[in-house]
Amino acid sequence: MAAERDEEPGPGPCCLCPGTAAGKRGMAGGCRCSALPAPRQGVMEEARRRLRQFDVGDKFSRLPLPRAAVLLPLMVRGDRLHLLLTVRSMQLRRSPGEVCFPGGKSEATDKDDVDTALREAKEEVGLQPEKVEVICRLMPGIDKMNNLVTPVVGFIEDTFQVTPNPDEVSEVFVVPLEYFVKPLNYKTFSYKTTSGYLTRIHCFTYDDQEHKRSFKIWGLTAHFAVFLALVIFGERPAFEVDYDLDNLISSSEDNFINLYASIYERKKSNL
Ligand SMILES: CC(C)(COP(=O)(O)O)[C@@H](O)C(=O)NCCC(=O)NCCSC(=O)CC(=O)O
Ligand SMILES: Nc1ncnc2c1ncn2[C@@H]1O[C@H](COP(=O)(O)O)[C@@H](OP(=O)(O)O)[C@H]1O
Ligand SMILES: [Mg+2]
Repeated sequence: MAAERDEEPGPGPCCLCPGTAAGKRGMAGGCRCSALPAPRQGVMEEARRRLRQFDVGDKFSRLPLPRAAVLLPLMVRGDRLHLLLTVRSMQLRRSPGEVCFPGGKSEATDKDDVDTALREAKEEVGLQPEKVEVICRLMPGIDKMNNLVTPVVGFIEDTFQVTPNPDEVSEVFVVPLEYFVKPLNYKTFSYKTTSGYLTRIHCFTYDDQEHKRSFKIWGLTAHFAVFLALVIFGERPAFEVDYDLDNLISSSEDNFINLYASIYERKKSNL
């Protein structure tokens, strides 16, 4: 899969380096931390480089849809990238028991989607915003309530001790990022949204050795995890995806625009 843009960003501060502008907004530059072992630095630096090519920034911030944001928390364990995920509490009105990323709806006090994702991650799993090295915002998705959901990607420390808020989160677990391109247990199905948009749903079952149990990751959450893995690994996955893998940036944007247009058209016809 060829990258469409290839700018080499300069190095910058890292959330893991004591004494640097740790985790500050917009400070997601290359890591200067000589304390980290070389393979780990390499993995993180390559991921940063690729992710920055896919940063959408504020591009979709003016679309007239209610907003939400999720944090895609990446960490390096044993020189491999992993993603942290949560299981929603059974008490929640919406999507109880489903696997999702830390996140939620935008509030009036949030400056932008990065603020929303970091605020929600703090509320839900006790992750302090300054412990996150924010890298980029990826192409948004639209959930079943027609919220525009922006995935914010950030590095967190692998030593992070979660404190799940039991009102919102019942479990927290981590999955190797490669699982979202080379899964052991995967199913897919087609789904037509209420606006008539035909989409592919990915459904992963992940057997977590640490928790001795299986988690089902599907729908919007799986959509974001797959896209993240495609961006970072630049490899063809073991299953079909709705992207042109040689033009991942433009095809992901086309998919989003088509989905958005289907909702917009339906809204107009209901007026
Ligand atoms: C981030 C949300 C969209 C809003 O957060 P909040 O409910 O206010 O805490 C969150 O609801 C979310 O991440 N939803 C997706 C959960 C998910 O992926 N469930 C699995 C399948 S159902 C699905 O993907 C369709 C959907 O929920 O829109
Ligand atoms: N029973 C419950 N206890 C605590 N919080 C709840 C809840 N039901 C919903 N919420 C939270 O209230 C907000 C709105 O929920 P809903 O969409 O179901 O109306 C969501 O927060 P966030 O968006 O901050 O994550 C959700 O997590
Ligand atoms: Mg939430």
